[in-house]
Amino acid sequence: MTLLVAESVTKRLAEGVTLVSDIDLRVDGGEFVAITGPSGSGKSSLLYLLGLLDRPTSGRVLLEGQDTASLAPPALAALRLARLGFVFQFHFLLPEFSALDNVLIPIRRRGVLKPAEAEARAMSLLGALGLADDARKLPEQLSGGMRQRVAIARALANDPVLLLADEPTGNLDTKNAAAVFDIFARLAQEDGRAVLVVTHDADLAHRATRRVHLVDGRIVSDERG
Ligand SMILES: Nc1ncnc2c1ncn2[C@@H]1O[C@H](COP(=O)(O)OP(=O)(O)OP(=O)(O)O)[C@@H](O)[C@H]1O
Repeated sequence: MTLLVAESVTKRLAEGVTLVSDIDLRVDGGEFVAITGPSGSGKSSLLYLLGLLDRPTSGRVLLEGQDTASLAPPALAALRLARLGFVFQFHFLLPEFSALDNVLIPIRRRGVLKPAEAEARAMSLLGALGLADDARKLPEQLSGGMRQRVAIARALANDPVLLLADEPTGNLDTKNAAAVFDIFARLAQEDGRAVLVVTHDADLAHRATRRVHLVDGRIVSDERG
């Protein structure tokens, strides 16, 4: 099933700088897509556009068939909270909250689950990421790899159809980076989500099922396998 469509997406800044040009992309559930390219090629800009954190100056982005161009900021925020999950290079966990409470924040903000259900869901996500015994710990008590796994659990809190990650392994060693990519592969394959990951690491990109390569803000290759 097609989850995400970008049609001729272009982003230009007022100063005449073009971040991405004429991006056409279709992503199905179950795909694990690495967005690769040299520094400054527009990878993060494209991820922000596809993640509805930024709007194109022309072209459009459809999520689950819905054209997002006409949505006002509150509707876009609600859509992101319900359907998308984000992971960044820095974990952005709240330092004074436990791993469990960090994962509970987006669940509570969405407000669909009762408190006991919310906690059970957060615990189950942490358990699936190998953190069952660490749920009550503060971020400072966890290793870098563990913190990033908490950030992934938080991104999954509301069961998103699309997970977007911007250099999520940039602060991790090789072993933890590979573990994060294995988690993404599993999330796409077993849960039918789409996972989009920006990386400049070619070895890690080969763990994805598809590689979209950008140069100067344009897709120059789109390779599966
Ligand atoms: N708000 C902005 N104003 C001016 N230039 C910008 C802005 N945002 C991005 N750029 C420039 O646009 C280009 C694309 O940036 P982007 O961060 O998307 O690339 P990237 O491929 O993710 O790079 P990196 O791998 O270094 O993170 C870069 O040359 C960047 O400096």
